[in-house]
Amino acid sequence: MAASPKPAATTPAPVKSAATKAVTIPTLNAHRAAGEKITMLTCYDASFASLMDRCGVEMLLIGDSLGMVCNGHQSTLPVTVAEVAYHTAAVARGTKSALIVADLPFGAYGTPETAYANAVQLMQAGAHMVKLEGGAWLADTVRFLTERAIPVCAHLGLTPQSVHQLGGYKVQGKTTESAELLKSDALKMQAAGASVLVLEAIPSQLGKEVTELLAIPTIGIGAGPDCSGQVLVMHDLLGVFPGRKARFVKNFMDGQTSIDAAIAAYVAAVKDGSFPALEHCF
Ligand SMILES: Nc1nc(=O)c2c([nH]1)NC[C@@H]1CN(c3ccc(C(=O)N[C@@H](CCC(=O)O)C(=O)O)cc3)CN21
Ligand SMILES: CC(C)C(=O)C(=O)O
Ligand SMILES: [Mg+2]
Repeated sequence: MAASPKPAATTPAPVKSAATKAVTIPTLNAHRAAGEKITMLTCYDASFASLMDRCGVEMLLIGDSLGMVCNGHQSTLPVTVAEVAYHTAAVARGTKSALIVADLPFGAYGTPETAYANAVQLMQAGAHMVKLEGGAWLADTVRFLTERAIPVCAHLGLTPQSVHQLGGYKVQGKTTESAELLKSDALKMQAAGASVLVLEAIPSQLGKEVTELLAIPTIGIGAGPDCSGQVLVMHDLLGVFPGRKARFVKNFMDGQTSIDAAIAAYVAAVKDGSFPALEHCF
């Protein structure tokens, strides 16, 4: 039997199109709960921000990778808070929906107080969340920020700001001990109030285990297909970074005739689980 037609509402409900609805922390949690993969890309300017936003990329990261991909440095260490803030403001002007995450660069979060002062700069530039690299030693800092209304994304595994301590950009968490330490760090970040966790260059099995261990969404870059979402550096996705290509990188321009199509293909591949494939994983 056909249902009787609904009576016309006197006040129509506002139309919320996917393109204009803001992505928030509850959105990310709902995606995780529903098993819908979260899409994230790095972004450094307003034009690309607008394009990514229209393609439905849910999170835009003003990564300190900007020092390497925009400015040609050999590492992320020379990047300053002022530089990240400048690019964050540009990205914020270009977006309508995406959740904007800004990296706290090297040297910007040595104490909870300095982390707070620098995170305020990034939030006032337009970030909705800040990201910092490291585990247990940062628990007090993460608590300090989240208690003061600054959402935090933690970053574990290959933490590029520690490149000189790690001895290069190497896969992390390969031994039982280092895998257990990473899990304990992940739990500490969550307990301290982190809303999201980025996992970089770790074995897929560890990415899966950390994701299952936590309640917050995980975003992987070389951390396997079982994270709650994926992130890539936009220059890698477009095949324009001249440096050495990490295993987790896929050039989404292959087979495409426009940047829009490449970004749309990335979003589709993350959503349908075809990226990352085995060849992109450790
Ligand atoms: N363009 C760009 N893409 C990135 O992903 C990125 C940056 N820049 N700059 C900051 C860091 C540096 N990153 C890197 C750089 C290289 C590898 C890399 O080549 N890794 C080896 C692992 C070798 C091993 O331990 O087995 C690989 O084969 O992928 C990984 C991450 C990630 N971040
Ligand atoms: C690689 C991502 C996660 C990052 O931190 C950056 O782009 O700086
Ligand atoms: Mg970074």
